[in-house]
Amino acid sequence: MSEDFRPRRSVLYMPSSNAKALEKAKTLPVDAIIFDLEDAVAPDAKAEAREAAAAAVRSGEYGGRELTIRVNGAGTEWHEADLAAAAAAGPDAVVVPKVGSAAQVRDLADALAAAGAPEHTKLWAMVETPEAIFDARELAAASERLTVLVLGTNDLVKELYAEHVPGRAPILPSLHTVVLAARAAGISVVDGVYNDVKDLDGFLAECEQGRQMGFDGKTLIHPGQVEGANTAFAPSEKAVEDARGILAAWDARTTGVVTYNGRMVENLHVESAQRTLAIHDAIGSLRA
Ligand SMILES: CC(C)(COP(=O)(O)OP(=O)(O)OC[C@H]1O[C@@H](n2cnc3c(N)ncnc32)[C@H](O)[C@@H]1OP(=O)(O)O)[C@@H](O)C(=O)NCCC(=O)NCCSC(=O)C[C@H](O)C(=O)O
Ligand SMILES: [Mg+2]
Repeated sequence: MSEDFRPRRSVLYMPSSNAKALEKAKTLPVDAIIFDLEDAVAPDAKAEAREAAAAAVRSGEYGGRELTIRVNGAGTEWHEADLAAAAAAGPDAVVVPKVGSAAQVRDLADALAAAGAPEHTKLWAMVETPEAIFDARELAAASERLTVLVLGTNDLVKELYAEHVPGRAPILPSLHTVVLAARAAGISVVDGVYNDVKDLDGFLAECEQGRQMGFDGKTLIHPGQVEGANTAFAPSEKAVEDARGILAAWDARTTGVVTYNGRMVENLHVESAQRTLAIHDAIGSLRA
């Protein structure tokens, strides 16, 4: 199992048909961008959005941000042209919505290779249907090209006939299942969006919950959500200080178990502390 510490605290969607948003994103401290061709783009704007997304990826104007293109789903009239254009542009990843099975992941990886996508163009699968939740473990491990699972909580709530409520009780089993699947496969996992762009408190509570559950970050829909996600999904100063303290206590040990601030420290805590510091360093080197 390999782990990739590329920070994905803030993953911002934007309609690729929105020239203002494409421009604005160059100035935002987001870890990743999803140039959307799917839900945020009207049918009559799909072709223009496809060209704009490919041009944005090729522009070299987005600094070190991870750039991805969300294509329309398999089976739609736009899917093949989207995939071909994305493969040719060579973003960091192609995001595919409503992926339903491990077999579909393999088909998508084959299709990207057949379209000539460069090796560095990975596949991100959106998990947002009951089928995908039930197949999550196999789906997450289906291809080396698949590096990230992205929750689509709007579609999931719709498919379940559930409701969006504070605390997200109706979808917690699904969220946990997807985090488990990603961790078992050693890949990243990013939480769904918070729809009310004016409710910062509700958004921050959901970020906190997502981090506690193990998500690497959150998908976002508005610039006002970026800072909160970056803070929530970065190790806090206290977490970094504790991680350093744990490693120092461990290095100075004379037995197999030591304590740090009165708490037991074993090898597993040392591994967690090393991971915290690796994430902290990766975030630090983003804007260095
Ligand atoms: C939600 C919005 C429609 C709100 O837009 P708007 O009214 O323009 O917001 P503001 O006036 O507050 O915008 C201020 C400035 O910020 C820019 N902006 C806004 N949104 C973005 C963005 N996403 N990326 C970059 N820049 C953005 C505005 O242009 C203003 O710029 P300036 O005037 O120069 O200061 C809008 O935020 C929006 O369209 N958001 C994205 C919606 C989207 O992508 N939806 C699809 C993805 S969500 C999804 O599908 C999830 C999943 O599949 C599921 O099932 O859950
Ligand atoms: Mg969706």
